[in-house]
Amino acid sequence: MNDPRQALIHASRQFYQLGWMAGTAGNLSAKMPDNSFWITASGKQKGKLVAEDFVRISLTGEVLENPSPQNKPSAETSIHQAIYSLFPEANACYHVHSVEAKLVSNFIDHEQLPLPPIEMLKGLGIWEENPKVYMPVFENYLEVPRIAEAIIQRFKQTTPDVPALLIRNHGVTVWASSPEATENHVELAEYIFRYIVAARQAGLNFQH
Ligand SMILES: CSC[C@@H](O)[C@@H](O)C(=O)COP(=O)(O)O
Ligand SMILES: [Zn+2]
Repeated sequence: MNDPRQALIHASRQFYQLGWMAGTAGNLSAKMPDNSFWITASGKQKGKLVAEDFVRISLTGEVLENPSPQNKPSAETSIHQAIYSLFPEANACYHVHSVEAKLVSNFIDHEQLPLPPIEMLKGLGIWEENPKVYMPVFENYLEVPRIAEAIIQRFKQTTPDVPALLIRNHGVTVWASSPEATENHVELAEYIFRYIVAARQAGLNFQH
């Protein structure tokens, strides 16, 4: 995979238009062949990113390339680092802030969100009949490295059912082997969140 910034700019514009990256919310990253990754610089308006709005970081967190001196890496870079260190097959990692993701994170008070047994789960790698799978949920600490550390500690013990995690009252983070697959994963995760909100409004209950 060569410079992924155009794919990140495209995804960001899509997510902005869908209301999932309102203002400066969310951050996107994708790896280069040398395992470094381009990540959105902090505080950029996500509807109009350009190639200079990214910083290239090593897997250990050093800034390797910064096209614009005032750029700082995303405040949530440590979460992307955690995902790349836990899942070497991940080549992109996207984090967005939808209304529905925040709502569903309040439907449970524990660490796992039960996912509805719907066909769309196949897109997240679940090929079972009536699957009983969960999305991991993490607390939204003010210090982002604390969230990253919680992710590392939990996922070192237990592999998540799906390549996605939810931060309570914050948003979803997904990963996959390419920017295109990661964009699909965001769309599927957000579809599932909308379904959960609609199911609740309709009085349906699918707790496992
Ligand atoms: C709109 S504020 C959101 C931020 O606090 C954060 O959660 C976020 O997703 C974007 O942070 P950023 O540093 O621009 O990557
Ligand atoms: Zn965020």
